[in-house]
Amino acid sequence: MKSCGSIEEVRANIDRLDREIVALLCERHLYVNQAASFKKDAEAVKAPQRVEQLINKVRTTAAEHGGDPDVIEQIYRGIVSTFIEHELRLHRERTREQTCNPENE
Ligand SMILES: C=C(O[C@@H]1C=C(C(=O)O)C=C[C@H]1O)C(=O)O
Repeated sequence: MKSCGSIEEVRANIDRLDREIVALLCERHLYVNQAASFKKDAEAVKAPQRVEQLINKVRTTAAEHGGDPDVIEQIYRGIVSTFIEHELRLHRERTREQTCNPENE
């Protein structure tokens, strides 16, 4: 990280990083969607053990980068709970499609 001489320079760097972060979040979302197709029920989607494992990993990664593990944990809890909410909605829609489709009878 370089030291900036103006707010414009700071914002240009934040904007540059946001483009990378959003691209990575979009790629992450595609994998989360794939995970959903391997899950049978809402409990599997919530996967609390996996979430805690993942939080521990990102806390360690934050510390390795000289970051604040508490801040990164808070950000990640938001990301993961948003994805879980989205996945649960997809799961409910899929279950509804299966139970309402006469071809499944
Ligand atoms: C990707 C998995 O589960 C998903 C992981 C999520 C995440 O990391 O954002 C969100 C929803 C979970 O259902 C998994 O169990 O490996």
